[in-house]
Amino acid sequence: MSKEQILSVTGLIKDFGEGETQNHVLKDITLSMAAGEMAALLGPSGSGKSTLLTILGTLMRASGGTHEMLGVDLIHASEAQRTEFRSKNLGFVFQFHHLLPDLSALENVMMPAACAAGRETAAMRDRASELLEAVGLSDRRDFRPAAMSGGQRQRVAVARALINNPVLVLADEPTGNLDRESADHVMALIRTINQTMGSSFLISTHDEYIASHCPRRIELLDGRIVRS
Ligand SMILES: Nc1ncnc2c1ncn2[C@@H]1O[C@H](COP(=O)(O)OP(=O)(O)OP(=O)(O)O)[C@@H](O)[C@H]1O
Repeated sequence: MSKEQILSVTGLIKDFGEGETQNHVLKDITLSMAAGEMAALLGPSGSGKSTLLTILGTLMRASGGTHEMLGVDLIHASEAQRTEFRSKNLGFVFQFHHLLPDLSALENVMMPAACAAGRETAAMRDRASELLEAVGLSDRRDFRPAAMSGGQRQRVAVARALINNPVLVLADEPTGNLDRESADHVMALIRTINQTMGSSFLISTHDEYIASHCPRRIELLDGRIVRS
């Protein structure tokens, strides 16, 4: 039996600007993802990877087409519905870790859950501890970001993306700021988490080697999917 489909996008377009200066950045994107998939989103600089991830992450709306996730029509949903959907179902990892400098690793990992609930709970703390263990950083739980290496900070960012048990994690060049060895470690870790916890991952990169860690590859060129 085929795996449950979690994401379906058809004929999606994104334009910036108007009139003569209009820029057609995404053109007729059709894409679906199944539960538990891990895919690389490959393409040269300017091909539209970040724009597509930002739309799939409900941080920006498409200009046209359809965008459904878990049966929810995200093109026509209200901003409040999109925000609630995002905090329940999506996780994010960015090129730069964006950890809060005055918080410990554990507190950073807890932050999205504490923000969503409006308070911290013992269960959140336990879950954050488990996630730090999963990314191999139990011994760094009380360290602030400045006391960790780039790779360690990015592993904390991966743990933070998982705190709300997202169905899909969107990662925009998550290893773009790391040396090859640290990048390898982060990608191997993401693959293990993908296999053990079941969250799907869509990871943008322009690096073939990084993409080779992913069982599926989706290639963008000039705003169109040329291979999926
Ligand atoms: N807010 C915006 N307004 C106008 N044009 C934009 C905006 N955001 C992105 N673009 C344009 O959309 C195109 C795709 O940009 P995008 O950042 O999605 O590409 P990318 O594949 O992620 O590139 P990179 O690998 O360099 O990050 C570029 O030509 C960019 O200038």
